[in-house]
Amino acid sequence: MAAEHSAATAARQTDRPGTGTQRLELSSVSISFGGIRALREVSLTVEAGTICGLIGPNGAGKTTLFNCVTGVYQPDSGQIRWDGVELTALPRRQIIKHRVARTFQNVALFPELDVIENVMLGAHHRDRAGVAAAALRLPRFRRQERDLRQQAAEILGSLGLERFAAASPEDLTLGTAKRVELARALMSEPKLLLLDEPASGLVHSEVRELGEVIRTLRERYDLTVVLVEHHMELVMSLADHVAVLASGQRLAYGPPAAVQNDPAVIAAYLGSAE
Ligand SMILES: Nc1ncnc2c1ncn2[C@@H]1O[C@H](COP(=O)(O)OP(=O)(O)OP(=O)(O)O)[C@@H](O)[C@H]1O
Repeated sequence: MAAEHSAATAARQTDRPGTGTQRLELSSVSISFGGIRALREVSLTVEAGTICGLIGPNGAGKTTLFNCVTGVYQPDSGQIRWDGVELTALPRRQIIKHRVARTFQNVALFPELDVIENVMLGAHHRDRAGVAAAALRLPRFRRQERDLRQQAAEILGSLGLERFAAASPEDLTLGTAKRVELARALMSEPKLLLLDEPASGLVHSEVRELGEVIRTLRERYDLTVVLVEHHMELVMSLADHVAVLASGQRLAYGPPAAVQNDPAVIAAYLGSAE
């Protein structure tokens, strides 16, 4: 009886989405736009709790890869699995529910909302009280709003941003605005966080701080992170592994030092600089 019970439990756990290891696995992912082959049979595994740097010259396919993982684009072929779940066929909203979040290259905060309200928006997919309740300002909506506000305040605190809670996004430096975006992404309670060029436009001291922030967040929220970045110092100091894309193909993958000295990688970068 006990054996039957444990077999049934094991079967349920295997069937239930989101109970695999929190590993991101891309296998042979390809996508083309007209004649442009943006990703060509890209395979990549990012282990749970690690930071993977994703680098490559402009147009290499890095953002496209993020767009495929988050359901913005459907790959033409190949599979993407996260936490034991096949993401490839899922709509974006479902993918967020599997605790995948991202930030974007360009900061997109709503200027008519203050900072904490912008952060609260990150929880929109768990809007249990619903729009109608919000319109009628029912008690359950007010309760949910209070809880979300408290959670947003905690996340702002973990990013050292509590003093900006009531500020307008228009009054923030780029470095602070980018951290607010990060806070908004964390509001969806992700386990996989995709960061698209978080250091672009930041001054040197902000980049150093950002590195520390990402490291701290990984520990605190138990995150697996993929970091697209052109800032080599940041990637090389932060990433456990680095993947290099060039013209849609995976050119190299390994520990930062090995990738940095890989002749194929050096050639790809020199080629793109010419
Ligand atoms: N929606 C689209 N329609 C047409 N072409 C696209 C689309 N999205 C991406 N591409 C093309 O796919 C290729 C890869 O673009 P992608 O933005 O993924 O590169 P990237 O590595 O992120 O570049 P960057 O470092 O400049 O941000 C480029 O040639 C780009 O023009």
